[in-house]
Amino acid sequence: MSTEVLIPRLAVIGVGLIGGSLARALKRAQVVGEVVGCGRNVEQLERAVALGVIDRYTDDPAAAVAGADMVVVGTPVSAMRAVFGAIRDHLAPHAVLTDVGSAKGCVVADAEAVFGTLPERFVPGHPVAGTEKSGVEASFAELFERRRVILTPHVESAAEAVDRVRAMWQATGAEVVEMGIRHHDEVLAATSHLPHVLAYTVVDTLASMDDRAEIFRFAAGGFRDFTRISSSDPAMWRDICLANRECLVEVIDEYIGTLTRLREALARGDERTVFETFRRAKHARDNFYRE
Ligand SMILES: NC(=O)c1ccc[n+]([C@@H]2O[C@H](COP(=O)([O-])OP(=O)(O)OC[C@H]3O[C@@H](n4cnc5c(N)ncnc54)[C@H](O)[C@@H]3O)[C@@H](O)[C@H]2O)c1
Ligand SMILES: O=C(O)C(=O)C[C@]1(C(=O)O)C=C[C@@H](O)C=C1
Repeated sequence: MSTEVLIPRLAVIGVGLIGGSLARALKRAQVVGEVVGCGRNVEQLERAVALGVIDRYTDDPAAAVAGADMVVVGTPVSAMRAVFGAIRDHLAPHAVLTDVGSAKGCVVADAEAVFGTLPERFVPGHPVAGTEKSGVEASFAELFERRRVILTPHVESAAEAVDRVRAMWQATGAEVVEMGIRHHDEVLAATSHLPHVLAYTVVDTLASMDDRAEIFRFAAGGFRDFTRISSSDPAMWRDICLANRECLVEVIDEYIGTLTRLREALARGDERTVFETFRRAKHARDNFYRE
C-alpha cells in the first residue's frame, strides 16, 4: 500500500487522550513525518516518547511549533487562549493551526482575542469521539475510526487549510463534516454536554443520600451504562460546560420541562403519559442506532 506523508512535521500541544490518539493514528497510517509533543507535565511527555506516540518533546510551545506544518492544540479548552498567545509569533507562514476542543465558540473567541483577526490558516475542529479516561496512557490509534470529526471553519479560513485538516482526520479513519460554530455548540450541548451533566448530577445525588452504600451495592448494568461518563475528568468538564454555558443552560431548561412533566404524570398515576414518553424515546434511540 503506498502512503503519502501529508504532514512532514506535526506539533501536538497537549498530548493527552485526544492529542495522543491523533498522533498514534497518524503514525499508524504513515502519513506523518516527525511528531513533536508539548505540554506541562514532563513525566507524561517522557511516557509519550516511550510509548512511541511522539518522537520528541519540549515544554515550550513556541519551540514546539517552529517549523511545524500542522499544529494541533489538544489542551483543555480553558488553556487554549494561553497556548495561542505563546505560539502566535512562532508559527511558520505555511503552518495550519487547528484544535480539538469540545466547544467551538469559546475557542474561536480566544483565537480572535489573541490574533486580532482570525488567521486564514486556523481551522477549528472537534473529534466527536473519546472515553471517560484522560492522559496519554489512555490514548489509542483506533479512537477515531468510523467516528465523526466536525470542522467549524470561520469565514476567513482558507479552503486549502480546511482541506489539510480534513485530510489529516480522514487518515485516522474518521468521517469529516463541516458545521457552523454556533450550530456546533447547540448540537453538542444537547448530545454531549447535557448527558455529562445528567450523569454527574445523578451520581452526585445518589452519593449524597444517607443510604448510599446500600444504593451503590445494588447498582447494576443500567447504572453502569448510564453513569460511565461521570468518571470523566471533572476539571475538563467544568471547563467545557462553562465555555458552552449559554447553549447548555437552554437545553437543561428543556430537559427540566420534560422531567417535570414525567414527574407529574408519575405522581398522578398517568400510565399513558409515562408509556408514551418511554415509547417515543425508545423509538428515537432504536432508529438512531439502526445501521
Ligand atoms: N475526552 C474526550 O472524550 C474528548 C473528546 C473530544 C474532544 N475533547 C477535547 O480535547 C481536549 C483534550 O482532552 P483530553 O481528553 O485529551 O484531555 P487530557 O487531559 O487527556 O489531555 C490534555 C493534555 O493537555 C495538557 N495541558 C493542559 N494544559 C496545558 C497547557 N496550558 N499547555 C500545554 N499542555 C497542557 C495536559 O497535561 C494533558 O496532557 C479538550 O479540549 C477536550 O474538550 C475531549
Ligand atoms: O464516550 C465518551 O466517554 C465521551 O464522553 C466522548 C464525548 C461524548 O460526549 O460523546 C465527549 C466529549 C467530546 O467532546 C466528544 C465525545
